[in-house]
Amino acid sequence: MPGATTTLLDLHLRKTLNCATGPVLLDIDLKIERGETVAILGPSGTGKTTLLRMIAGLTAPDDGRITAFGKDWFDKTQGVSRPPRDRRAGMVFQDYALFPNMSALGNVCFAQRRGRSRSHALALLERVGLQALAGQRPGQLSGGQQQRLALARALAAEPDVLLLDEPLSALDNRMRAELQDALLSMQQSHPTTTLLVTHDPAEARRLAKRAIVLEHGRIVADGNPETIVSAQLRSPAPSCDVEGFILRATPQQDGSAIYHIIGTRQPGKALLPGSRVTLHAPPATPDGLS
Ligand SMILES: Nc1ncnc2c1ncn2[C@@H]1O[C@H](COP(=O)(O)OP(=O)(O)OP(=O)(O)O)[C@@H](O)[C@H]1O
Repeated sequence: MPGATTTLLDLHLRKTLNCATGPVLLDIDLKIERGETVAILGPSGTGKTTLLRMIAGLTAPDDGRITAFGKDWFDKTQGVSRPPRDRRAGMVFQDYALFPNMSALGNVCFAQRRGRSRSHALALLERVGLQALAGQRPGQLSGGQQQRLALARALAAEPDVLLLDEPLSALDNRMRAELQDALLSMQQSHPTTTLLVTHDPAEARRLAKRAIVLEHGRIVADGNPETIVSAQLRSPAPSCDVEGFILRATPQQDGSAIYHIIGTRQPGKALLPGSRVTLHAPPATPDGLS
């Protein structure tokens, strides 16, 4: 349509966050195009979840405006704040927020648009590998299964904007790769504007064509995920030797690995995504034990 805007979301948002270190102003100006998938990267506690919650209408901004499809979802000066149900934004939370007394199928059916059939809901469960567990309640599912159910439920509502807050974090590698495939193929067949919070650079590169990095409440980088992740890895973020025990090593698709470490010594420096660390194996003892 001539003159039609391709901008789906136009965000100008301010909110003072009560962080452990004191108040931090979350100050976001961002335009997102229709059908775009944007990965949101950044250190813990920098406002990524709060940004998604403000778009969904679950957290009130202190000031600013959210325009979607040219309509105001929020406008502080005009006193406009549409409730979450009127925003057509589907959100997958870190804590899943499933209905505990409904079966997996019930959760998906409840979220579906009027007129959608039970078999449509079953097809969604199949897409996330849960068809055999359709009759189970969330409490009977593992964390990863609940995460997949939360994703199916968000998709069932056929939202205009999909807000994913680390939606694949509780999954093992194989399931994570499968769901990434499913998300990619869904994006190809039904492009849905998506904001994806992730701590996994490989996931950002795989699922998104654009990434933003939030630091101290502000967007400090915006562009191609490949370029942004490489720049982060090259940046002089705090580096230090790490001392402790590796609890878990999770190989990543790009050949790297995520290490979960306990008892680390971080002399005066906070580790951030992009930090360089040096792991030293302790010297072997004379009897070969370490
Ligand atoms: N409604 C609110 N009002 C004020 N501060 C808030 C509000 N909600 C969250 N915060 C604070 O904002 C900070 C950022 O939280 P948020 O969950 O958005 O960060 P995050 O970047 O998503 O972190 P993580 O990567 O660990 O999930 C936290 O210190 C939190 O306590």
